[in-house]
Amino acid sequence: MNTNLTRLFTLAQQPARRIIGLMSGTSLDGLDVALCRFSGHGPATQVVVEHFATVPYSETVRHEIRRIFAQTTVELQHLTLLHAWLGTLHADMVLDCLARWQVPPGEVDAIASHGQTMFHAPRHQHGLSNWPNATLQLGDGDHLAVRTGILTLSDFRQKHVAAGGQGAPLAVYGDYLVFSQPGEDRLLLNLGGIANFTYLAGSLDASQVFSTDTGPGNTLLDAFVRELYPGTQYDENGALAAQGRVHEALLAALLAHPFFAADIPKTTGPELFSSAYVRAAQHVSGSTGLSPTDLLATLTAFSAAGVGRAVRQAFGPERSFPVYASGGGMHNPTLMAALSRELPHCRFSTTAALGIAPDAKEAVLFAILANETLMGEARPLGHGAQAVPAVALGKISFPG
Ligand SMILES: Nc1ncnc2c1ncn2[C@@H]1O[C@H](COP(=O)(O)OP(=O)(O)OP(=O)(O)O)[C@@H](O)[C@H]1O
Ligand SMILES: CC(=O)N[C@H]1[C@@H]2OC[C@@H](O2)[C@@H](O)[C@@H]1O[C@H](C)C(=O)O
Repeated sequence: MNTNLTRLFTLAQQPARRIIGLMSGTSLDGLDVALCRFSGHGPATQVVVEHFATVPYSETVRHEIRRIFAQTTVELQHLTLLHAWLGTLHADMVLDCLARWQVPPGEVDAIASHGQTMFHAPRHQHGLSNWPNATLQLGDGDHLAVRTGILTLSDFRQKHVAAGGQGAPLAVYGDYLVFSQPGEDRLLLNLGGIANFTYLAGSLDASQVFSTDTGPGNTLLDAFVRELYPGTQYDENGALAAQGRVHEALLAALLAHPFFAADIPKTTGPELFSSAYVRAAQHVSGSTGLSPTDLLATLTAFSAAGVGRAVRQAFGPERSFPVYASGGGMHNPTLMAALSRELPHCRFSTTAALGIAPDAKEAVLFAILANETLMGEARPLGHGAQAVPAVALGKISFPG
């Protein structure tokens, strides 16, 4: 038997294992690296985050990604080069983290790598009849495996699409296993570049869970901060938006897109929610001369309104939930205050209250997906139109 298969067989029988989860999201702020220790799988999963770091992307890395990120026309050679380059870059970032944490690579059982989303194209967004849901993440898993010597699982979204999903959100699989709590219906809200939430039923009924994107989280805020305040990456602590006033007509124009009325679950990305989208809405609403702070105040309200709409769409206007937030947007008090106004019946805290640092949550999620693929079995989640594909996700790359 191929020795790689023997190793895999042995790994799948270990009572505990260490898996590194990697996530680099749509904000392009850096690579999140979470070294996790697992025991068990399925609903018995126990996960402890031993180390976590966000390795920032340099301006050069951001620039090279932005040359093709979320664009319909790109240089094919650059896309091809990025696949290998990002795989190697992520491998080096992992090795640097392990050196800093004084963990030998030989003591890590697997890497779970999301890769960098370059283009997300659910059918409802590309609108091309007879073409499928599709999504593309770059940063090749074989490069990670060979460079680090660690078994690598990667490219998690393709199986979801192949089995009938849109390729996202994947959070639902891990949220259900790790954050379900008997007796408490709860929402797990991630405020990344794009915002999404998972609903978990206190009955632990797997058929009730679902997750959906809600619209932009930070992506538009970041884009306009970069444009209006050169050299600044984001609206730190929401300070700029806090000085502005929401332009109600622009907000209404931003919310007029059919995405917000479409059935749940739905996914989206910066391909749709771009600067061009905002400019078109400004044109329609007669707000092209808006001051920078008023524009940021309106975009902050827009992100919160998207979450509010999706929650009301799913549960009606009155339902109250504990909401456990994660992702960079939870560091923005102006956004969090707008969310509290949108959902006055909800009580907001973060996943720290559930034992997982909120900045690490998405990287941990991919480690959980790898743990399931190695140890568990695919289980049905959701039902009807909100059914989640019952599949094991990720492609396996051997180091040799
Ligand atoms: N102190 C802060 N104040 C305001 N915003 C912040 C702060 N810290 C982080 N952010 C926001 O969070 C963003 C990064 O969030 P995160 O790392 O969750 O995104 P991501 O993982 O790239 O997104 P996605 O989940 O869509 O893939 C930053 O670009 C910024 O907009
Ligand atoms: C295609 C893609 O990369 N989507 C991301 C993005 O970032 C947030 C939101 O949009 C979510 O749908 C997804 O990531 C999380 C980790 C998910 O799949 O659950």
